[in-house]
Amino acid sequence: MAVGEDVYCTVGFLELLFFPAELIVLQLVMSDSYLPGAAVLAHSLRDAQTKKKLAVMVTMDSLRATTITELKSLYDSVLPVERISNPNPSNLYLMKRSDLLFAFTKVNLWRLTQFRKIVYIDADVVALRAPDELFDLESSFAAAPDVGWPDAFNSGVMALTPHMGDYWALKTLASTGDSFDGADQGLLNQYYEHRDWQRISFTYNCTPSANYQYEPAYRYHKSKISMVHFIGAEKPWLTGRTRQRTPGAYNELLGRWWAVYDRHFKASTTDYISGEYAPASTTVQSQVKGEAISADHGYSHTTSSQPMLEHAVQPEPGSSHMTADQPFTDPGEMVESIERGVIEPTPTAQVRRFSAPHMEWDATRAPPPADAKPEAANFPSDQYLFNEDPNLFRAPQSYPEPPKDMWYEVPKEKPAPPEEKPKPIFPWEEREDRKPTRVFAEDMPASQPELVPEPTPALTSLEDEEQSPPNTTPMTPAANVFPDEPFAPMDTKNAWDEVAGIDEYVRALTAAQRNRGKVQVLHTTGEAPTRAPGFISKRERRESLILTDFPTAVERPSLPVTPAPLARPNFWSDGRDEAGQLPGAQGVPDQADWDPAEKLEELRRNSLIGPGGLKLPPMRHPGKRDMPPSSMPIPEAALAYPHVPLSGGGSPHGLEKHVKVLVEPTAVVPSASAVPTLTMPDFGASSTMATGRAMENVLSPTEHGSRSFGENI
Ligand SMILES: O=c1ccn([C@@H]2O[C@H](COP(=O)(O)OP(=O)(O)O[C@H]3O[C@H](CO)[C@@H](O)[C@H](O)[C@H]3O)[C@@H](O)[C@H]2O)c(=O)[nH]1
Ligand SMILES: [Mn+2]
Repeated sequence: MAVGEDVYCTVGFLELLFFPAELIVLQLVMSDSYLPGAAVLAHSLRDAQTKKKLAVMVTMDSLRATTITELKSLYDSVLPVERISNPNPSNLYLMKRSDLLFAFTKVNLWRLTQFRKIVYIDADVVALRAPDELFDLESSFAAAPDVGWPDAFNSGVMALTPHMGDYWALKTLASTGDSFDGADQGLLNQYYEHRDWQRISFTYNCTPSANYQYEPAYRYHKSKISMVHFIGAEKPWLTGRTRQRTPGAYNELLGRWWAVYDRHFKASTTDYISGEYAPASTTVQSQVKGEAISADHGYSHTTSSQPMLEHAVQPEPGSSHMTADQPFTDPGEMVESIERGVIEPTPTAQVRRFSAPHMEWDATRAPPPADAKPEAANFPSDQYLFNEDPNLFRAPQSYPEPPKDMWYEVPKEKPAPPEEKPKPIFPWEEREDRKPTRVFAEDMPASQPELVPEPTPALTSLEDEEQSPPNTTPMTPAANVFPDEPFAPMDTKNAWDEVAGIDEYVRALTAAQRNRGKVQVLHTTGEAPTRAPGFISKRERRESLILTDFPTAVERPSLPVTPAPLARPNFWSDGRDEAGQLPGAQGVPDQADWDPAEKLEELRRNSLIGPGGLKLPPMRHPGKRDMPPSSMPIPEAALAYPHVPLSGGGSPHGLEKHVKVLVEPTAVVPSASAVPTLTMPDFGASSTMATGRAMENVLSPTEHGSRSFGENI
C-alpha cells in the first residue's frame, strides 16, 4: 500500500479490520469473534466493486494467528495497533456493553497519517454498495447521525483525515476516560461537539431499528442504502440463523448480511455431499453460531436437532432466508418449505463424520520417528511491523484545552457548634454571676505546691518506731488562706494544732499505751523520692503518731468536740448574705464559745491519762454535752476552715475516733476498706481539718488519701 493512499478501514475488536487503497477503508478487529463481521464486510465491499484498498487495524496480542492469517487473505493491509482501554469504564455499563472496554482503540485511526483519507467502517457492517464517494469529502471528519441520539453521530462509519494533533488530543481525552458512553462514540462526539464536522446521510450507516417511523422511512429510502450496521451486542453471526417469519426492515437487512456470508463461506449442499467443498480455512465459520465446520468438512454444530436440514439454498441478496439451523417441529411444514424452495431436501447420502487424526507413532512404546515433523511446526507465527511513517514525529502546535470541570470541591467546613456550658454540679454554679469551672491537678499553676507521693506504710511496733526515723509522711503544705478560688488547696492547720500542750498530751497518751504493750504504730518508711515545694523534712516533722488500735465501745471516752468555725467571709457569698451558711451541727459549739486550753484540760480529765492513771469514763451522748463558754482567743488558722460537721448527724466522730485509736487494747490494723473515709459534705475538705495536725497523723492511710483529694479539688 502506497503512502498517501485512501483506505477503507475496519476494526475488529480484538480483531480489527482495515481496508487500504488509493484511499483506504479501514476496519478494526480486536477479537476473534468479530472475524465473521470483518470477513463479510470485506467481501461485501469487493462484491460491490470498490476501487479503494481495504485495510484492517488489529490488536495482535488479542487475536489468534489463524484469525490474522484469515484477515491477511481478506484485506490488502493488516495494521497492528496498540489497544487503548478506558480507565474509567463505568459508563459502559449504562449501555450494558462491558465488552467495549477497548473501544478507544479506534483513536489509532488518526495517527495513520500515511493515508490521505480513511473511511472507517465497523466490523458489524455490511455494504450494499461501495461508498467510494466518501473519500471525496472536503471535511476532515464526517459521520452519519446515530439512531439513538440523532444529534450525535454514530462512530461505526466515519470519513476522516488522519492528523497527529487530533490523535494526541483524542488520546489524552481517552486517558482520562471522559466519554458519555464509556466507549469511542461518546469520546468522539464529545471531541467534535465544538468542532466542525460534516453530517452525512443515514444511508451510509443505516442501523436497523424498531422505531415506529423506521419502517415507512426504510421502505421509502431502502434503494439508496449504502451500508447496514448491526449495532448492539447481538451480531448476526453471534445469534446465528434464526427463522425470520415476520417481514420487516430488520429481517430484510439481516438477510443482506447472511447473503454475503453464504456467498463466500457457506458450502453448497452439492459440494458438501460430493466432498468437493474444501475451503482453504474454516476459521470464519468457526466463529459463526451454527456454522462451524469440522476438519473433514462435515458440519459439526449441534444447535440443530435435524442436522441434515442445515444446508439451505443460497438466498437471493436482500431476501430473508431460512436454514436447517431452525428445527421444524411439524413435518408438513418442512415439506412445504422444501416445495417452496425455502429449504433444500435432506440429503440421503452418507455424510462423512468427524474422525480424530490418527497418531503417527505411539509415544508410550517408541521414540519419535527420525523423520517426524518438528514439534513446533504448527506454532502460530506473529508478525510485527515497524512503523513505516517516514516523517519524524512533530508535536502538534497546540493541544486541546484541558477539561474544565475537573476539580475537586473541598467540602465547606461546618461552623463549629457553640461551646456547651458544663452542666452545673454545685448549687452555686447555677447562679448567673458565677461561671462553672473545673480545675484539675494538672491545670494548677506551677507555683502551687505538689503533694509528695505517700510512701507505702509499714507496720512496726512502737519500740521499732523509737529507733526508726520520725514519720516521713509529707505534710500538706500551707497555702494562702482562702483564696478567691474556692477549690484552691487548703491549709491543714486547725485549732488543735495551735493549742499549746496538745503534742505533750498525745505523746503521753502514746506512752500510756506503750506501757500496756499492745499498741501498734503505723508509720511510713523510706524517703520520699522527690522533695516537692512545701515538703517538710523528717526532722522538721512531728514524729509518727499513727496508731492502729481502736478502743472498744466501753473504753471510748467522750471528748469535747472542735467548735464550729466562725462565719468565713468571701466563700459562699462574698459576705454579702447569709444564704450560703450551713446550719451548725447539733452539739457542736460555736467558734466564739471555744476555749482550746479549757478543752484540752477537759480532754485530759476525761481520757485515760490523768493524775489517776488510766480510766475509762462512761459514754456520754455528745448532743447532751454542755459547751463551755469560750474565753480564749481563737487561733487564726482555725478561723480559716469552714467547720463542717462530720457525717452522722453532728456527732463528733472525728475526735472520738482518734481517741479510739489510742485506747484500743488489742493491736488490730483495720483493712483499707474497713477504715471509713471521712469526707466533708460540702466541698470536700476532710474531717482531718477539724482535728488538728497532731490528730491528723493518727489517721489511717486511707484517710490521708481522702484528705489529699479534698485539698486538690
Ligand atoms: O470485542 C470487540 C469489540 C469491538 N470490536 C470492534 O469495535 C467495533 C465497535 O463495536 P461494536 O460491537 O460494533 O459496537 P456497536 O454495537 O456498533 O456500538 C456503538 O457504540 C460503539 C461504542 O461507542 C461504537 O464503537 C460503535 O461504532 C457504535 O455503533 C466493532 O465493529 C469491531 O470492529 C472488536 O473488534 N472486538
Ligand atoms: Mn458496530
